[in-house]
Amino acid sequence: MNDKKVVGEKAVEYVKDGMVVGLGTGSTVFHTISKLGKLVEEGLSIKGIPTSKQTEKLAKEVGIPLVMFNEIEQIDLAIDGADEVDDDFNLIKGGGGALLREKIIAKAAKSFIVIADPHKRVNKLGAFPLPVEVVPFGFEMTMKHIQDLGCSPHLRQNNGIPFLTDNGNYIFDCHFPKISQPGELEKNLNLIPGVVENGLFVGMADKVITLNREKTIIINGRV
Ligand SMILES: O=C(CO)[C@H](O)[C@H](O)COP(=O)(O)O
Repeated sequence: MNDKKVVGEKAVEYVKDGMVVGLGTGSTVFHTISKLGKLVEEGLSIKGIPTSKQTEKLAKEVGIPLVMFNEIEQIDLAIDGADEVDDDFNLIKGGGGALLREKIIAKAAKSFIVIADPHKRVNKLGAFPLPVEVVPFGFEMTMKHIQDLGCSPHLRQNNGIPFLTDNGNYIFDCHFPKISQPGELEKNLNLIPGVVENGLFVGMADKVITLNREKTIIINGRV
């Protein structure tokens, strides 16, 4: 049984005809997007708005019509994966480096559904290093300020070359000990000059679709 496929495809049930759908990034939402592509082929009429270039490519491949922000009034629903989900549905995201566009789209959506295989569920956030997107200019200084908040940041690299986000920025993966006040940390990180956004999504998820130990689908939500 592929846990990511099960939760990813379950989320499709919330997509209705005529909706504008925020399409997340990663290997879980891959299954959502692939299934949506099949439904579009069978006549479902939706428009997608992608959270990354990678997702844009996938959505085009599977035949989901895409829109830009200037063409829409609102996003009805956003569906995305997560790297960690705590008991209050707060998230760490950005393992794939798409956290900024993901947060813009989740914030703009009337409803935000998170799909998470059981390994993503935690009591408290922090085992997964928190991704923080920073502008390249002066990143060495930005790093020191992030460090002052109590973590050890590592510049994300591929073969010794800094990883670049779709926005042309760098990512620091920040090892904090357990994150007990995610809302405060989210705000404090974003107050640092040079920080563009961080991967804490606090109070944003409306529903979390996951699996329990028996591999039954569990849907928890605020609404
Ligand atoms: O935040 C993300 C990308 O920036 C992803 O949603 C997160 O990394 C989960 O990915 P996956 O579904 O592949 O486990």
